[in-house]
Amino acid sequence: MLEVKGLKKIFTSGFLPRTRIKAVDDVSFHIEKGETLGIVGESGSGKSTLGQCILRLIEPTAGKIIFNGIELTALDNKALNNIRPCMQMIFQDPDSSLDPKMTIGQSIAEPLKLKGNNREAVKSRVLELIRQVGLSPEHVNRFPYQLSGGQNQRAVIARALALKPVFIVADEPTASLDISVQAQILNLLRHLKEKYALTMLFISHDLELIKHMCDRVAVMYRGKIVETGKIEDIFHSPLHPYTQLLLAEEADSEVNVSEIKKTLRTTCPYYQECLLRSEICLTKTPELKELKNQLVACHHVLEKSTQQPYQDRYAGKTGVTSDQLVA
Ligand SMILES: Nc1ncnc2c1ncn2[C@@H]1O[C@H](COP(=O)(O)OP(=O)(O)OP(=O)(O)O)[C@@H](O)[C@H]1O
Repeated sequence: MLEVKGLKKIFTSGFLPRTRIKAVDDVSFHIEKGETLGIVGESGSGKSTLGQCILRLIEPTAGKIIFNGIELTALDNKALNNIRPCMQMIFQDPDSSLDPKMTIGQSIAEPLKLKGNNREAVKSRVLELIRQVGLSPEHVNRFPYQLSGGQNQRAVIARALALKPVFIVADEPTASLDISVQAQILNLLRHLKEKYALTMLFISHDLELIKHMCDRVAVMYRGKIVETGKIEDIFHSPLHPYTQLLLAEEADSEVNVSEIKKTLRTTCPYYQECLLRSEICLTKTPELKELKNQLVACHHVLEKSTQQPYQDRYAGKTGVTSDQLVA
């Protein structure tokens, strides 16, 4: 369904000196039809940029995106607009996704009208979508400020589904909602995904959400994928030291992984924080390679055949016992 090859996005800003930020750095992966791939990583690791590059809401600097056999990165705007209805994005904040001057019904109707549907067809489809996302007809004529955050996010989902997409990028779709509403929206997404056999890229910094929503996960660090594999494999036996630390952080909230020291750039993006680093990490960029059931980019993990279980390695650092981590 979707193949991403060597994707890069470099942002430049300022004058003399110009700053270059490698937000996405040579990322490759695929997503099968009907599958949900999670992208996890801390703030600034490039998750949102990756999601937006895939839909070409941001132009990638290099690389290829192939969707159902069509190379999106080679399309002009007209051809891209023809394909856009098949691919939709759900953003984190429903308030900035919905036009405050439009009613919920008008927002959901907008893509249908742009596609040339007549008035009656638009009206009945809007009502159908409203029902599918768990809103009621009385919400159609309300403005976003007259609904709760969760209801607005339901409306955003309804609009995203209006043109019957097959691929959805959901970028932290519950991050701005109350905890009590988050589960409802996640369950709605899961239900709709199954009902319409949607393929999904699900972006989150929260491993628990990724576990709940995804079939596979790719772990991003400083613009690169450092490890990818099935949910059960990554959660049971993470190979990359950064994945291990993320999981250890989940087990012990006192470890703050996001305290990243930002200065040193080396060949391995995780070098500065890594407990296992050595000479080779400074001289040779680790590439994603197959090990056990995962793909992992770490010289140490790949070169050492016998691994100390990650729980033991991190137990000292996090102050919890390996038994607690396994539990
Ligand atoms: N338009 C832009 N111009 C310059 N730099 C940008 C731009 N957008 C993002 N960046 C930078 O690119 C890097 C990746 O940002 P991105 O928003 O993709 O990360 P993220 O993992 O989604 O973070 P978060 O979880 O906080 O949303 C960051 O260093 C960010 O500051």
